[in-house]
Amino acid sequence: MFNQVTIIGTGLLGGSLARDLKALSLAQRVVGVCRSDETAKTALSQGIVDAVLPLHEAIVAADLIVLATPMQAMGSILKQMEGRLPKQAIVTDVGSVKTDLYQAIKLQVPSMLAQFVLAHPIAGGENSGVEASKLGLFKNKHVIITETDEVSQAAVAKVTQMWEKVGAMVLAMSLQEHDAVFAKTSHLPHVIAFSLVNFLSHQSDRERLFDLAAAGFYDFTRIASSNAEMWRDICITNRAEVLKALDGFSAQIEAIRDNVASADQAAILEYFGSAKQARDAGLLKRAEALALARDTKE
Ligand SMILES: NC(=O)c1ccc[n+]([C@@H]2O[C@H](COP(=O)([O-])OP(=O)(O)OC[C@H]3O[C@@H](n4cnc5c(N)ncnc54)[C@H](O)[C@@H]3O)[C@@H](O)[C@H]2O)c1
Ligand SMILES: O=C(O)C(=O)C[C@]1(C(=O)O)C=C[C@@H](O)C=C1
Repeated sequence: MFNQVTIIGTGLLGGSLARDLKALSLAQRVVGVCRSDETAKTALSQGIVDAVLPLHEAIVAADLIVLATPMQAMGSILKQMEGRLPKQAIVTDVGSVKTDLYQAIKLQVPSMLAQFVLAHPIAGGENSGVEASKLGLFKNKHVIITETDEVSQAAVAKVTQMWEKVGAMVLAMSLQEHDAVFAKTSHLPHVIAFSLVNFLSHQSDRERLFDLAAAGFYDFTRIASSNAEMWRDICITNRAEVLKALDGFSAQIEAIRDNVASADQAAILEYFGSAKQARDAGLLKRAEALALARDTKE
């Protein structure tokens, strides 16, 4: 499918894509661009990539270039690629925020817009780095492609085909809808999980609290083990939507706080009951239907 795919940032997402591309023979050669020597060594010794090269050398012969670094590193990478991009190359990314990246491309390297397919796999986990990468990470997961006015349809088709070949289901969305949706479903829950862990860890009896924490706390806070740099970058680059989501959530916390403060039994019951109903009949039912649809596709 590709002669050479260059992956800039061979961490959880980039490393996992590299593994799939090689395992499924979708690229004759996978080249990595790594920030640290340690990552480069692991990526090479585990056969995740065929070569590790400096950025300028890595992109010369690429027909697909994938940006898989934290969001705020992408701007300087774009600048370094300016004027050096091979004509035939498609560029894509796996970043969690789309409008900010689109604006950066438009501002810094508008000539790249036709070649750039903005994409976001809704797959990952709380562990980061090349060691956490794995085969099949994207199987049965959504990948959102946020099409722009400028992008070539042939490039979109090629990137769509790649994600489908690694088992993902591709959906199209506008940049704005993407950032608003994932601020609520992904960015907000991560901020809340980080805050909850900090709330406990700032208590004087934190050791006792952590010793006694039960399954509910572990379930709720798994994602607070996620990479701090990645989540800083997401909050900064999707600031407006993250703030809206935080404000909406704060209003919910205020509401339940008032109900508890006034010992309003009916209101508390209604508050918890409606959330349970929404999760069981809404969220879980949809997840089951989606899983069924995925199974029948296989
Ligand atoms: N982790 C998830 O669950 C998840 C899911 C979907 C999308 N994403 C997005 O994917 C991207 C990568 O996330 P990840 O979880 O793979 O992170 P990661 O920390 O596992 O990997 C990022 C890699 O990029 C490298 N890097 C950083 N700056 C670089 C630079 N200038 N040049 C080359 N390499 C550089 C890091 O050393 C690291 O190896 C982020 O933009 C993130 O928002 C993450
Ligand atoms: O599964 C997880 O742990 C994740 O955090 C993955 C997750 C999410 O579901 O919020 C995180 C960030 C993304 O951009 C997409 C997916």
